[in-house]
Amino acid sequence: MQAVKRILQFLKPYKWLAILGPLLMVVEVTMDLIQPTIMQHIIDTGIANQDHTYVVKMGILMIVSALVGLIGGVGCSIFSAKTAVHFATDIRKDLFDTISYFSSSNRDEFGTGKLITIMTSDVEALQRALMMTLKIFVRGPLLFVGSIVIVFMTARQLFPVLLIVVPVLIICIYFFTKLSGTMFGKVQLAIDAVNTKLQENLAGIRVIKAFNRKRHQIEQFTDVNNQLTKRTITADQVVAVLMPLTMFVINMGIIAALWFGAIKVDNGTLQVGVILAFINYLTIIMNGLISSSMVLMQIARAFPSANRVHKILATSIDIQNTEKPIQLEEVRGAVTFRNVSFSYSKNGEQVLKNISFTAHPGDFIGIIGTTGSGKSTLVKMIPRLFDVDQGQIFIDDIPLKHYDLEMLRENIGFTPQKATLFSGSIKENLQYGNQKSLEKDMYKALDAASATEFVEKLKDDLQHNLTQGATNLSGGQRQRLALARAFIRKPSILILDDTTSAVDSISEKNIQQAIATDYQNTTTFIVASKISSIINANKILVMEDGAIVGMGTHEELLENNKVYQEIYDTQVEKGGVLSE
Ligand SMILES: Nc1ncnc2c1ncn2[C@@H]1O[C@H](COP(=O)(O)OP(=O)(O)OP(=O)(O)O)[C@@H](O)[C@H]1O
Repeated sequence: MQAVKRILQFLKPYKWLAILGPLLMVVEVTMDLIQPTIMQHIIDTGIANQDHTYVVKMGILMIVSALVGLIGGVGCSIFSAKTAVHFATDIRKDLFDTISYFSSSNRDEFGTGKLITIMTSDVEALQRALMMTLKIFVRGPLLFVGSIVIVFMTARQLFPVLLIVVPVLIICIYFFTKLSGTMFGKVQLAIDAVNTKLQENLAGIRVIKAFNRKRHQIEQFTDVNNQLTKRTITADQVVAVLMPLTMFVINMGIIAALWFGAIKVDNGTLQVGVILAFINYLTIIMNGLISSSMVLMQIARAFPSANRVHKILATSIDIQNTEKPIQLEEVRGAVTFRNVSFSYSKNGEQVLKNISFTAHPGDFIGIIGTTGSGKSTLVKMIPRLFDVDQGQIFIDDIPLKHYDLEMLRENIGFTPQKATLFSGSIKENLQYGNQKSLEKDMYKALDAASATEFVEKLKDDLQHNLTQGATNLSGGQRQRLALARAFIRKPSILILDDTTSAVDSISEKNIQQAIATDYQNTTTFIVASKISSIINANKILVMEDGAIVGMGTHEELLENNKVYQEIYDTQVEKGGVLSE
């Protein structure tokens, strides 16, 4: 219920539109309801007494009421659609804002596929439910109640037929609405599965091709797709049975009305027009009941969606500013880790174990170690992509958590292991690093990242457009641009997480040279798999199984650290270190 309350808050700015829509629907329904009565009068008074003037008068009244009904109906549709669309747009915007502030663990908790499904299909379900509620929810019950009242007032002789037909209709509709609610709930879950599979496949299309797993993926997708088809057909069948069944009940009602009506007309106690009006009202009652049940079904389907949307909106962001965050003019870049431990899941295995080291401003810190030893995790702690579980991290002797997050990250140039670029021009991607940067700054950063040559070769230079995921660049080109984006920030702390793995060794040397000269006051952390990338570091951290097992310069470690020696020996054997 809390979720529904929260979601309904989004309706507040459009409350007048949301009131106007159903009000106009009342106009349409009123006009619909008086039509059969006008017709009854035309037959029983106008035609029966051969009164042409009366017939024409009533005919005009019928046309006018139909036109007024039309205006009401169109107005209701316009206002309801407007309300529902704005309502959904605002929810999507709030969801996007919330997700933008998500920490990495917040995002991992939901998973990308689910987040996309919630932002699209769940919001759409809410939009549809609101639209139908505004348009039809008023119409259905009004038609139903209005018709019953009119029949009671004008065709009381046939009212007993209603007393049998209406309860039977209500039972049928109740049963089918409940059943289809369950069915459509299952359809929504199947849509989730299809979306997740689709998203996974699109993101990993190259891997799928490279591993020749197309057929396997197609089989998996076919499975979830067939499941969706099966569930949708079953749900649609339930809805499809409802209509003929209610028509059957109505037809039985019509037969009964004609039967008893004919007897009463014969007795002279009933007029023919009353029977015709009664039949019309019977159909209206059925329509009213069916459309109300359709809305109820949509609302029932929207409840789980409201819960899922609310779950995102109510997520407490686990990495936030403290109450009075510190803003500094300048960060010098001294980084200290003091007994830092961390695990990704609360009770899971520790990925960082009791990490302690100090980096002075301008230091070059190299980090090397076995796969999965925690190197990336360690550097992710510095811009607070994750928060430590135990111990503390300091920058310029101030605890990390005391800094204003935005200010902290503005002073850090971070290049993650996977060079993520955005669709748009190269220029826009570089401006991501520094909004205010001029073209000369961009070329300087590109120079430092050994990227100028390839960018200048492109037809549009800085305006060259990158596709989604920058798939129109090579892996090495992507890495260089990601590096340039970090350089352009002119950060106090630079973090490169294995970002030169796809860069040739000459370019890598140039990049190292540029860092040493242009960024000599910047504290630089380089995570590397090759010793050659960090051989000149002031301090190298050797990691194994989440712990620092060696710390020192290249020469010191070669002399006294077994793990480092092993890495060195393996790379020398392969010619990796000697060739540099
Ligand atoms: N988002 C995450 N959620 C849960 N576990 C994670 C997550 N990221 C990494 N891990 C786990 O944490 C451990 C350390 O990972 P990390 O990426 O820090 O290692 P690494 O030393 O950088 O590895 P590599 O050299 O292969 O890049 C691994 O066991 C990994 O499975």
